[in-house]
Amino acid sequence: MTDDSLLLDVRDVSVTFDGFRAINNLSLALKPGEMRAIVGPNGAGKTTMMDIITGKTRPDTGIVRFKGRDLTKLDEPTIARLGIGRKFQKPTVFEALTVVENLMLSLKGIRSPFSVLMARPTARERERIAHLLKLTRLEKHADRQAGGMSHGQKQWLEIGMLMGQEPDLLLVDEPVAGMTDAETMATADLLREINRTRSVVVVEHDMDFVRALGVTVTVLHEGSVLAEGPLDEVSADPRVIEVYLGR
Ligand SMILES: Nc1ncnc2c1ncn2[C@@H]1O[C@H](COP(=O)(O)OP(=O)(O)OP(=O)(O)O)[C@@H](O)[C@H]1O
Repeated sequence: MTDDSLLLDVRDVSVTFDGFRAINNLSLALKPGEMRAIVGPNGAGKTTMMDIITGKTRPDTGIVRFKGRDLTKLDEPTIARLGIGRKFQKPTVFEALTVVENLMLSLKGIRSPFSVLMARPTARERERIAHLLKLTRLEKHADRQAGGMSHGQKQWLEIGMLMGQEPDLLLVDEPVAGMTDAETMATADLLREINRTRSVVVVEHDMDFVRALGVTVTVLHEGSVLAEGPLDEVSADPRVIEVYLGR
């Protein structure tokens, strides 16, 4: 049985690498429009879970559905086209290009990279770029080379590039690692703004950031869901305390 009212339905999924069960009967359900924070100690299976959703890793058993479609037989580009965008931990912007050029390249649509750099943007493209610059608060940096920006600005640019693809669901891996406290809080604001129109799954260790998001938290441990609920509730759960402190 699957629930078609869910945006993302990961059910009883297991993955074994060389006899080691990295994901063990994991279930995760996301409603349309929801943002979820995923936390868990190193090796809990957070990255592997993202790999399963994006088609990079195939589950041995279980169900993975997005908008009612079975993802387990689709390849990564097809899953991306269905509306799942992923941001990896390290920023991978085009350092030699400007902020605007990076955003132009990211736009969902018909342009080839060559035409982006050679031709003038259309009115519609200019409108979309202006929206992304405003969203990421990079308006003042529009014509700067991406390589010269701070780590935090590069992360925001890449989140803007992800939004250029217009995904329904954004998967964001440890966005605030290496950021200052102010950048961390600005990133929480950015994701909350994005969540007004998109669903988001964000993996993050930084608890101040997770608190600022104010969303349901799923705690992973040894490839399974250990606890799920508001941050205050899960962080008071003795099993969660044991996992984080008892080693
Ligand atoms: N391709 C692979 N081959 C073998 N083992 C793997 C592979 N990928 C992940 N693992 C193992 O699976 C477990 C889960 O790893 P995963 O990277 O998903 O955890 P994580 O929660 O993302 O950890 P971290 O917070 O350190 O990024 C770990 O024990 C890891 O060593």
